[in-house]
Amino acid sequence: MAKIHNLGFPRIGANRELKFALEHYWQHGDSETSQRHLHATAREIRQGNLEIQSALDWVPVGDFSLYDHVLDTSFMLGNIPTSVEKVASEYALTALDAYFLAARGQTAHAECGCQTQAGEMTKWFDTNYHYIVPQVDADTSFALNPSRINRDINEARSVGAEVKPVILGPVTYLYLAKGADDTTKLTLLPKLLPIYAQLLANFYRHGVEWVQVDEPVLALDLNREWQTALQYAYDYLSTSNIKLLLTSYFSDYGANLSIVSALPVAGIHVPVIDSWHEVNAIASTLKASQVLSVGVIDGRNIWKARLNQCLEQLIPLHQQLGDRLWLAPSCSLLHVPIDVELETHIPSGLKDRLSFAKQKLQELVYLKNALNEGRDSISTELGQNSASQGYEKAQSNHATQLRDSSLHSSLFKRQSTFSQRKLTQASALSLPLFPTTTIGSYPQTSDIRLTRAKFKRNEISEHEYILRMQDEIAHVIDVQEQLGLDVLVHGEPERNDMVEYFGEHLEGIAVSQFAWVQSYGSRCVKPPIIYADVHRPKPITVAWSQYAQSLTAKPVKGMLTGPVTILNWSFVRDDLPRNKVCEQIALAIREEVNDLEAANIRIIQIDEAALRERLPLKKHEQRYYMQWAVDCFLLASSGVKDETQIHTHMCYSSFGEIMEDVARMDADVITIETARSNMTLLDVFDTYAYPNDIGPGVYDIHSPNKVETHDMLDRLNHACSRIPADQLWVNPDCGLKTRGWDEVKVNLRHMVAAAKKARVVASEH
Ligand SMILES: CN1c2c(nc(N)[nH]c2=O)NC[C@@H]1CNc1ccc(C(=O)N[C@@H](CCC(=O)N[C@@H](CCC(=O)N[C@@H](CCC(=O)O)C(=O)O)C(=O)O)C(=O)O)cc1
Ligand SMILES: N[C@@H](CCS)C(=O)O
Ligand SMILES: [Zn+2]
Repeated sequence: MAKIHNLGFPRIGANRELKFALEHYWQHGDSETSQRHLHATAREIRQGNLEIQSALDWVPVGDFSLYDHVLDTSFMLGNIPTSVEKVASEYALTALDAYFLAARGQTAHAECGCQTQAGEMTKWFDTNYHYIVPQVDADTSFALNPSRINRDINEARSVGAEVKPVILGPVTYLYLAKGADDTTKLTLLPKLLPIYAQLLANFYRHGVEWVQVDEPVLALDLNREWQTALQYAYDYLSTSNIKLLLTSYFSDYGANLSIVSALPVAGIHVPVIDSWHEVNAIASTLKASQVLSVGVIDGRNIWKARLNQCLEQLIPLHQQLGDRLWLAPSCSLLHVPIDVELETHIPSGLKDRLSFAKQKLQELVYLKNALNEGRDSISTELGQNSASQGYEKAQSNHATQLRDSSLHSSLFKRQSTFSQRKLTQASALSLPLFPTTTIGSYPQTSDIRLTRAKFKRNEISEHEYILRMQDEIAHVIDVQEQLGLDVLVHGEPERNDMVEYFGEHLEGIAVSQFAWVQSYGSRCVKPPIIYADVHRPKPITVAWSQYAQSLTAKPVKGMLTGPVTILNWSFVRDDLPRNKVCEQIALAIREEVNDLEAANIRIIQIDEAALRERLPLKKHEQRYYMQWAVDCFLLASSGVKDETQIHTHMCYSSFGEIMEDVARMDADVITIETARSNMTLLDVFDTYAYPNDIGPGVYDIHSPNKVETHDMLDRLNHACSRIPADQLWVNPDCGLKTRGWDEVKVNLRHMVAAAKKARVVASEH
């Protein structure tokens, strides 16, 4: 009898209950009620998740997190940053507040004045989820604290669930850690493994049979040292009485396959994606006692599974393995929304094709029933499933496809070289040395969001909505003028999100009402759904930019999201290669860029925050991706005159290996995130002379902390030591939409002051 299980479930709640409880707690942390409310909300979400997953043979526990599962792992292993421990003991913080201090650099008790640097946050592999990076050094020691996961086991048991604790494996934990080189990190493994052994012993005492150990580094190209570390780790842990199910996701095992097949674990999970060959390879070498978990349901996209095709592959496997065949989503369902049934505005033809977390688990039930009881037992469901495929073909817009196929190479190139353009732009714009700017968004206050919500509910007219947004734009322009910034922005008040907004205005893309996916902590996004050919029916941003520019003599940047980012932060149709979908979006953005230029917008920023994010995890696939991704950016951005300055922006990118591709984008100015990672991203400029202008972020916008002028000046000086001063811009790491006005004004005042001091120093040399 085949069995079904899940690797992890979204934790934000179907109505983002966790988000609201967290933000309430952070604002009112001094009140016991808000803490009780936070814990009660979290418990309700966990219980709801257990209920949704009740048809599974094994339910994941320990996957729930108040902020981030990697940070939870650090706390469970007793690896808490020294600065956090120090502040926590000085101010006698509760465990909960120490946890949020590590995550956000601040506790809920603002008046206690305790703060530290927020934990560094980075992308979870190739997803739009961000984790808090563990910090280690040669002296790091570990001590087990399993209270959180024990609580979750007990809770799940009390409702009769068959539990399977989920933990992040020791090798991935160290691999992702920062603060030490690989050799040092590997010397920590012998110290870490006894803690994992204690954890497994703790599970055994709780009567646990199976534990899911996530080692997603197995999706990467691993060198010999890390492969050996995996062998060493799992040899060590094999003496425990617990059965380990080893999982990896987001890509196949590739060159790690033979290592994985030989590990002494009780079960192996294979994320199917395109790797049925790996499923069959592992099945053929599986020991008689081992289980094979097949990640047959796509945990990264929202299309219904092709159940008949899955069964073709699964039936022979089931005949071979019987109850040693387990079925699962390819990865944790953290990366998809919870329930498509909540959606009332998605056209029914499209909605029929969609499957969110809840529906994906139902698909597992269908597959299990078909395997255990025969296909006929689900003949109705199979018929409905087949009927819902193929909608996208009917939706294709032939005209766009024709246009795609005739792209000429001249569309991918600016008219002149960067050095020529730089001269032309210098005389057109007359900017000082170290020009100051911001990344685009200004605080999205609850007033702005409420106004948008009212407009969507038809409670205010479009005319009133526009007037209110214009008021906000006027305010944002005024603040920037007062602060003395050089290149202004309109502040993006009219945008719910930098990607969803464009999804709302482009044809071929649908947006949802409730399909939230966690991005980090309490922050969520609703990725648009690209289901047909994309095109732009009319200008999207031009009127807002024109309005903002009409209020000031300083240049206001036009603000667009780039094609690669729109693609990477959306759910994408699977009947067309991603590069072709991206080209369609690039053509639409190109039209917008050209219209902005025609409306006298002299600087246009095309954000490519997610360019690096979907870089394939395997090195041999990266070149091809970068080639078409950069081409799409060029297609979107190259249609302008020399004097129009093109900016781009990227956040959380580690640029090391993609610097030449970034240079090939040929943006006149790129702003990047560097402050949150303590300027370590700038190391690449020691060995690579980036040719165009660049603004390394001088302060981290993810933390509510205020930053002093001298700290920003230090960072600017650090940048100056690596990059010629006349190439440098001064800006924050990223947009300011998540921040409050008080912090924004203080920090930007300090930023402008830092730039002015740097100008004085430069003029003295
Ligand atoms: C820059 N980043 C982005 C990423 N991905 C994106 N798709 N967008 C990004 O900007 N990835 C990397 C980084 C960091 N990630 C994020 C992700 C999300 C946020 C963020 O601030 N999200 C908001 C939600 C934004 C949104 O869509 N808001 C809507 C709906 C607002 C709402 O809840 N309205 C209420 C009513 C209003 C009220 O009472 O307040 C309702 O409808 O009930 C909107 O503005 O209209 C979040 O809050 O999570 C930041 C960085
Ligand atoms: N222009 C966007 C970029 C975020 S990555 C913003 O400022 O929010
Ligand atoms: Zn950004």
